This record gives sequence, C-alpha cells and structure tokens, in this order.
Amino acid sequence: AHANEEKRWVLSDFEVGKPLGRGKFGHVYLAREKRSNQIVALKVLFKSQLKQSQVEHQLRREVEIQSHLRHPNILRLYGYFYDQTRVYLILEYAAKGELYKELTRCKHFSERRSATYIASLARALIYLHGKHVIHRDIKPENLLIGVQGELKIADFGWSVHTFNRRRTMCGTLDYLPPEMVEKTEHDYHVDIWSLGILCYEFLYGVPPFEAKEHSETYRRIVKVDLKFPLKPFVSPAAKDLISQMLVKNSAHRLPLHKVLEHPWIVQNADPSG
Ligand SMILES: Nc1ncnc2c1ncn2[C@@H]1O[C@H](COP(=O)(O)OP(=O)(O)OP(=O)(O)O)[C@@H](O)[C@H]1O
Ligand SMILES: O=C(O)c1cc(-c2cccc(F)c2)nc2ccccc12
Ligand SMILES: [Mg+2]
Repeated sequence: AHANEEKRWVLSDFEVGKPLGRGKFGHVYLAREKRSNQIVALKVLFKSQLKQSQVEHQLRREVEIQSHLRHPNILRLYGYFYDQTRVYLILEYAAKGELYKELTRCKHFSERRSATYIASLARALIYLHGKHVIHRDIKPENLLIGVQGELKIADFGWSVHTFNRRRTMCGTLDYLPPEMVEKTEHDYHVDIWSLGILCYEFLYGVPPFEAKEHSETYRRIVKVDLKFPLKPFVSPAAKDLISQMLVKNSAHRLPLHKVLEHPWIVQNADPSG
C-alpha cells in the first residue's frame, strides 16, 4: 500500500467535533478520522480569504515543508485536502492547547520549566536548520502543548532560504531581531535571537523590549536595550544565557548547540523535554 501521504482525504473521512480556536483564515476543530479512530486537529481555511490575502502560494509552500518534518517538538501535518470553498489541514492535536495562555495564567514560568522549553526549542531549531528551514515565528502564540506537556512549534510560517521575505508588520514587533527591524535580509541566526526573547519572556512574563509605542520597541531592539528586573528572581546563569543570545551582531549570537551545553540549561532542563 502507498504511504498514507498519497491518500486522498475527504471531509466525510472525519467526524468533526468542538472548535479548538479561531485563526486568521478560519477555525480549527477537534476531529476523529473514522477508519483509524485517530484524533486530529482539522484546520479549515476559506479559499476566498486566502485569495483575498494573496497567501495561497505561501500556504502551499509551507504545507509542503511542514508535511515532511518529523520532530517531537514540531507539530505534525498529516495531510491536507480541499473542496469547492475550503482548504483543510490535518494536524496533530495538541491536547494542552496554547503555551501563551499557560504563560498568561502562570504570570511567568519556573527556571526548570523555562529551561526545558528552551532546550526543546533549540533541538527543534537544530533539526530545522539542518533541513535549511529557517525563521520560524517562534513567538508564544505559535507554540502549543502536547498531551505530556511537551512543547510543539505549531505555526505555518516556515520558509526555506528566505531572504528579503517581507514580513507584514501585523502582530507584535517584540520578536524581531535588529537585522530584521533595520534591513530585510536575515538568516538562521534570527531564530537564536527569538529564542533569547522567548527565554526572557518565559522567566519574566513580558518580552525584554516591550514598550507602549512601536517606535520605542524598535529603538530598544536596535539598541539591544536589555534590562533585567529585580522581580521575579532569575538566576545569573539564566541572565548569562539570555545575554549571549540577544547580541546585535548575528554572527556573535550563541550557536544553538552551545545553548544546549550552557550550564543553566544543563542544570535546569528536564532531559525528557
Ligand atoms: N493542532 C492544534 N491542536 C490544538 N489546538 C490548536 C491546534 N492548531 C490550532 N489550535 C488552536 O486554534 C487556534 C488558531 O490556530 P492557528 O494559530 O493555527 O490559526 P492561525 O492563527 O490562523 O494560524 P497562524 O498562527 O499560522 O497564522 C490556536 O491559537 C489554537 O488555540
Ligand atoms: O482550488 C485549489 O486548487 C486551491 C488549492 C489550495 C491548496 C492546495 C494544496 C495545498 C494547500 F495548502 C492549498 N489552496 C487554494 C487557495 C485558494 C484558492 C484555491 C486553492
Ligand atoms: Mg495563530
């Protein structure tokens, strides 16, 4: 039998359940594939809205990339299909939902939980860079939590060797590194910067360069105006790691494999991820 990637899916293959959330182009539903009883997340995107936003080629490319990725901390795309009006993505179901909601609920994470997530993300990014996939929008709202509490990079913002990819400034600037805020070329070092931003936000509950006005955030990013509040207490080792990732010159940012060897990660990350 062919690998199930060649399988032609249709909506009647699934029993659709409760909505899991609303995205920009449609809803995501809990669903069960009838033959296998497999529980999945079915992301429904309206063709009209995809056309309107001129993202259909980007969606095809990202679906193509995503369907070939296999990593425990990257949300699986099992397949896709479409009908007259909609495109359906068959996704791994992340039973514990959005990391963002969890961070909001907890205010900030412990050093052990933060280090465990950062180690998982570093391993996922090493895997991605190995496949020449760079630049994930690894901000908290694109991170989901699996049934065992493991982190899953869920966003479809993958891009292969993108240079000069114009990023619509929709959403937050907080995660953009200096080279993206100042120019448009960027390479895989951007992911190390975003990982540093995330590490700070996990520990303090807010991103490091947050400001009321976009212009102020921009100024703080390009200046790398990094300040560590006195509260909550964060260990010097954690601050050291963050300071080695949030470096203006992208070539001087701590490489991902060095992140995994950093004492703060070694001492705090749960090896099972
Ligand atoms: N695989 C999944 N498992 C569980 N919940 C999910 C899953 N995918 C999406 N959701 C829920 O649905 C919401 C919207 O999904 P998603 O963020 O993918 O839509 P989107 O914002 O349009 O996509 P993108 O973030 O790529 O622009 C998510 O915030 C999350 O709450
Ligand atoms: O009618 C189509 O052929 C169609 C196919 C796809 C599509 C095909 C494969 C993968 C994927 F993610 C999307 N996206 C669309 C978006 C807007 C309008 C039409 C389409
Ligand atoms: Mg989203």
